[in-house]
Amino acid sequence: MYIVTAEEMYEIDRYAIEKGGIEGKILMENAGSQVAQQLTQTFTKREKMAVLVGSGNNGGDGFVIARYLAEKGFDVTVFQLVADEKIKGDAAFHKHLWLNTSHPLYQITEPLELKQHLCAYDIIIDAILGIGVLGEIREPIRSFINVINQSGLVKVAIDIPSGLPANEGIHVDKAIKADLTYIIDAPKTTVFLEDTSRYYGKWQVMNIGIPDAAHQSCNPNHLWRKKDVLASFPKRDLYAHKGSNGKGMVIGGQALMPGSILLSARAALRSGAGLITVATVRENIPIVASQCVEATYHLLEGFSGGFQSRNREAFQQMDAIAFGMGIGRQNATMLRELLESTTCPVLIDADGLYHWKDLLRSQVKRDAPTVITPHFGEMAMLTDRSVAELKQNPFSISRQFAQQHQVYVVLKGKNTIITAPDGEQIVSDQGNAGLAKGGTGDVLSGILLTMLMQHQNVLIALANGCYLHGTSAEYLVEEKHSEIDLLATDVIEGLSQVFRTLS
Ligand SMILES: NC(=O)C1=CN([C@@H]2O[C@H](COP(=O)(O)OP(=O)(O)OC[C@H]3O[C@@H](n4cnc5c(N)ncnc54)[C@H](O)[C@@H]3O)[C@@H](O)[C@H]2O)[C@H](O)CC1
Ligand SMILES: [K+]
Repeated sequence: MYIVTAEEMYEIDRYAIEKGGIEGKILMENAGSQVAQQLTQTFTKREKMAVLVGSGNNGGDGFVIARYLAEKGFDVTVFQLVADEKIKGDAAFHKHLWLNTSHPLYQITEPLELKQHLCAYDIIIDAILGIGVLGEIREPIRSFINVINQSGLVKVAIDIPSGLPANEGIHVDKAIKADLTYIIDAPKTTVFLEDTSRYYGKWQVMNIGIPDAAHQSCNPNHLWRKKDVLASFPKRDLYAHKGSNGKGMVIGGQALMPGSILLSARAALRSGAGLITVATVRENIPIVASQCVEATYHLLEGFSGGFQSRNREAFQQMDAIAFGMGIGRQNATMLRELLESTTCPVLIDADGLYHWKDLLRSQVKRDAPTVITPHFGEMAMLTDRSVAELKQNPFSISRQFAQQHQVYVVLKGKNTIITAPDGEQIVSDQGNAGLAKGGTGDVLSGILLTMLMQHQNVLIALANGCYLHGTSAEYLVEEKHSEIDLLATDVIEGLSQVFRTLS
């Protein structure tokens, strides 16, 4: 599935119309009929529906929806919230078809008038503003939105809740707080931001027959779904041996932090790694080894004095390495040597990100892929921005940072944004609030490590890993646990069920 900005959606539309030969009127017909079909399955004929239309093509969708609902025998009324002359083009065409049905059309100019009318209805279909909204919401639409939000009725938005911008980085001035949004063709960027996602309520995407070539013409971001994982997940060879499933290493764990490295190692093994070596300090080895007997161990002696040649030899045998879980904030020299002496992917997480930030000021000689996996706080530290700024612009800040430093960025959150050094982006929206706990990041690092060992395409490996992590939490909360009691160790055990659905 694609994720689009407003500009990309218009470009996709233009391509579908000009090169695909589908008329705009037909796209509008498809959009309206698809939404109406969903509405007839979700609501009953006992519920009275008020379709509120604005001046643009979003309003045009509203006229089509109303026509289909009326044809199916639903009790539906259209309220036009703008002057007649403002309705033009395809929207005017579909308004004409609505008028031909001889059902009523009320034109409303005053907010109080709308309020009085709405008392007689159960459901509001919001087709006032779509992705064409610009700047501050003007009167009287502004007051209409207030009336709608205060109505207490069920609010169903078409494409986007009216007033909400489609793109990130725009302050939300005034917008409808929908219970449900039927998104036309592809989710818009604001579906995935903390502050704006709440306006959508539940959402569902309507396919309106836009050819895939139209989407590919503007190379939009992707939302990673099970079908993408199924299409890209490496198949196990019948004659596979531990060597062919990849060798990986987790480096971390100070004396007082054995848990992080243990979680990463166990998660990497549960994700199908052939061999995992835990590189940690002497005090941790007996603790970690007692709970992870499948791993081998490497004594990290270079902690206080930099890197030793026996460390370097061990690192060079690996297919991928994860660094930083529970490692503490000192000794940045080790990371530089690790990055410069290895040709496999290196993933940097947790305290390792603080070491890496120190390296940003100097040149690190490295050709192989580097992956960083910050949460919002760590990304704010790395980019010298506030968390608030980052939450408003996570896509553009991640992209700019990944391109500038030529790294893969996994920005962890409810919606995890994965960015490649060339700017390509994938969102993983799996998971739940049960993951908002200590240790789940260490588990993700372990899963990603194994994915990196087994897939040539780093971006896809990372997207698959995020899917596994989030889906494990979803299954566990559906069947066994709750978001309250779910622990990072449970997420490791839940992986078995996710893998069974992939084979
Ligand atoms: N995606 C598709 O393939 C299709 C989408 N459809 C629908 O079309 C809208 C986008 O239509 P557009 O006409 O470009 O924009 P709007 O409907 O949002 O209307 C713009 C209109 O609104 C007024 N306006 C803009 N800003 C403000 C403001 N701040 N305050 C008050 N009023 C404002 C102004 O008059 C503008 O001209 C998309 O979302 C889909 O719903 C097609 O139906 C099918 C194909
Ligand atoms: K809308």
